[in-house]
Amino acid sequence: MIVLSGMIGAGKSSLATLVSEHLGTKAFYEQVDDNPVLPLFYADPKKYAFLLQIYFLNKRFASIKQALADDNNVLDRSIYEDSLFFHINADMGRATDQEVKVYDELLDNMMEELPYAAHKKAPDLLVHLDVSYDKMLEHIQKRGRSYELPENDPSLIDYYHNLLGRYDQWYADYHYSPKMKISCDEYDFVENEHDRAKVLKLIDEKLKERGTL
Ligand SMILES: Nc1ncnc2c1ncn2[C@@H]1O[C@H](COP(=O)(O)OP(=O)(O)OP(=O)(O)O)[C@@H](O)[C@H]1O
Ligand SMILES: Nc1nc(=O)c2ncn([C@H]3C[C@H](O)[C@@H](CO)O3)c2[nH]1
Repeated sequence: MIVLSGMIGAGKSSLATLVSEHLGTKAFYEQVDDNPVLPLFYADPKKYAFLLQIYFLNKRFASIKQALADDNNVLDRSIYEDSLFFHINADMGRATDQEVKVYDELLDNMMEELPYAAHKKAPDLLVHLDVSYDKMLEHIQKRGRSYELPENDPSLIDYYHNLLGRYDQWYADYHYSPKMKISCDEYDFVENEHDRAKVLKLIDEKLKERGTL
């Protein structure tokens, strides 16, 4: 299983499609447009942060179990980032200490079940998409989900800076599998064919090193 990570709008879903098509495997996407809790969360984060987190955790767990069924399936966000998102929201006063405790214990408990689900626990490779604030905003604006647009809710600027500011440390601390970073400011794998080929080649090389290609 290949897992992608990175900020909102970095390009994970786009790259998940490209990589899975390239390898002839399946992509598993985060549930967004048909997620009933996401718009509630953006409208009232304090009220819905915990519910959204449980929603994502449940869906992510189901996707991981399916993705582990064959080699080199691609997951468009890691379960490890869900926890990062929640802790940042908690630090912003959107979850109580008790909610954080329940979430952390539930996550630990669920992670212990993963090896039994498919005899292995960690992804084969993490591909992290690094993105600047400006580039991320460009993507968010291009996609146009109204609840993600800072012009509709200026408090999102702080939220996005908080998330982005914690990702470097999150990536440095990630130790569950081999990992690699791709800069979305340097490589435009959506619109530029040459960049796309280069990014796919970098991922192929890493998978060969790992022995899974
Ligand atoms: N390199 C790129 N060049 C141009 N547009 C891009 C690029 N990468 C992503 N986009 C566009 O930015 C938007 C967000 O991309 P995508 O949905 O793949 O991001 P994501 O990381 O999966 O986001 P989220 O975390 O919110 O699910 C889409 O409209 C996509 O077409
Ligand atoms: N609060 C919160 N916790 C998560 O674990 C999480 N994972 C994704 N998201 C939000 C970001 C995008 O708007 C949208 C698509 O990634 O969903 C999250 N929000």
